Amino acid sequence: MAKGTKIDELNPRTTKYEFLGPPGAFVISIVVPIVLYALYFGCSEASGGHPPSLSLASLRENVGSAVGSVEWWRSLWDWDASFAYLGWYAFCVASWAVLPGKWVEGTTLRTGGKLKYKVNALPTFFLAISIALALIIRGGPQAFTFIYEKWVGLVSAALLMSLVQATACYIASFRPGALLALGGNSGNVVYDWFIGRELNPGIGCFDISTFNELRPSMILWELIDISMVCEQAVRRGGFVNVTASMWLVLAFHTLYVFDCMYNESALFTTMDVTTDGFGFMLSVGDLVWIPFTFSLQARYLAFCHVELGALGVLGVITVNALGYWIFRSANGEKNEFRNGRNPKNLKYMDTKRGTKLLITGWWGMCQHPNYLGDLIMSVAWCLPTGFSTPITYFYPVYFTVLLVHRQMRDDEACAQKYGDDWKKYKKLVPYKIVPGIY
Ligand SMILES: NC(=O)C1=CN([C@@H]2O[C@H](COP(=O)(O)OP(=O)(O)OC[C@H]3O[C@@H](n4cnc5c(N)ncnc54)[C@H](OP(=O)(O)O)[C@@H]3O)[C@@H](O)[C@H]2O)C=CC1
Ligand SMILES: CC(C)=CCC[C@@H](C)[C@H]1CC=C2C3=C(CC[C@@]21C)[C@@]1(C)CC[C@H](O)C(C)(C)[C@@H]1CC3
Repeated sequence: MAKGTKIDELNPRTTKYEFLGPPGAFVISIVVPIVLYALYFGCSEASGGHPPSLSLASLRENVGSAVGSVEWWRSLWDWDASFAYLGWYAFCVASWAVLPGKWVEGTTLRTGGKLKYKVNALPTFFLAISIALALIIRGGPQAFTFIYEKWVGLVSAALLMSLVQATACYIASFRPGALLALGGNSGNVVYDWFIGRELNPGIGCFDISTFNELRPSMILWELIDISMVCEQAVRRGGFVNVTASMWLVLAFHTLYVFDCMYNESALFTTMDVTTDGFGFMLSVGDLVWIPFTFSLQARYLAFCHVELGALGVLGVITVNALGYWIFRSANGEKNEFRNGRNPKNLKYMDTKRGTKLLITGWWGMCQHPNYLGDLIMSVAWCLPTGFSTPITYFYPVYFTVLLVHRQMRDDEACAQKYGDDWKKYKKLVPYKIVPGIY
């Protein structure tokens, strides 16, 4: 911290709301848990994967009768699932503490300091998968169908964990010396609790935000997928009878999670870490939204056994390969460039800020080519579920909304960072995500 700068000078009041301010934060905080349960009850074996019709009579019969009964509410909580989730979270923390990993510096904070992060998500991923596979090899697929069976209870446990963490971090942010997020210090309790008041909450060198964003979230997503494969294997008499559609969804998700673990350091420069506080948006996003909505296609295929055929398999693999190629090469170009390397001799523009902006290659085609690749992959993940229900296409719909909103937030951030140079860049690269379209 610059000499004489008081922490309060570094924590100015938030003057600008996002997400439609306190009302928006309140509504999202209520709607997200409702959507989480709705995606289960609307896409379950009982419903055959089909959402109930939205007619008033149907909603009154299907939803009203359930929500009105005490038994239904009791069914949302399961002590076995809660202890299992607590054990899972403890496993992630213990792995972070015990498994080897290099310490990497994050970006420079307003205090002038830098946080250090332990990079060992990949070993944690391998350890978790190894334990799951050992259980399956020892006990067969039925040894790992627990997650399928206890789904609702696990969602409730993860939801409670996200509420506890968001509230604990909010309360802790009032301690002296806490560095607050520039957008999370509005003074409105609901808004600051949702968006995150403290920038990088942690306990000692344990950073809660980056830990949650990769380990209990993305790796649990992978374990859920494996449990869905096991459930289908039990129903179909063994892994040899598991459908190609299920194997493809598992493979695509595994590639994405592995990529994220392998490129763990890329997380430390994202807006979620450098700008956003850790509040309910990120706690529920990390702990509940990622594992339990990103695995929707696998859960559907556990009870709806979609046969793709050779052409279908080829087509789906092609779409995912295209998406991953764009996603990986675009992120790779920027990450290399930001680390001082330019092996493709890409053209760039200098800026008053000092950091250069690529104007050829993927980042000369649009402002977020990585988003385009991610979106194409999100569609590829749904195609194996076929077209008999729209609900398994929830992810690309949600994801489009998230990434367009994220592009708008990043556009504002870059306008702040680069001033007129950002306007100049946008004249050179006018399209945001889809070249020629948006
Ligand atoms: N699966 C999911 O739910 C989600 C996935 N993602 C994925 O995470 C990845 C990262 O996305 P995100 O965190 O939004 O950040 P981005 O990777 O899009 O990076 C945006 C930052 O990159 C820098 N930048 C912008 N333009 C250029 C340029 N022309 N040349 C060099 N640097 C540039 C700027 O930062 P600066 O100049 O300060 O370095 C800008 O703030 C993406 O692949 C996205 O798809 C993201 C959110 C959710
Ligand atoms: C509906 C709701 C509660 C939304 C919250 C948003 C979160 C789900 C997303 C905000 C930013 C995210 C990132 C990833 C996953 C989704 C969330 C948490 C991410 C971990 C996915 C993998 C990427 O490689 C990434 C590490 C760059 C990325 C970081 C941002």
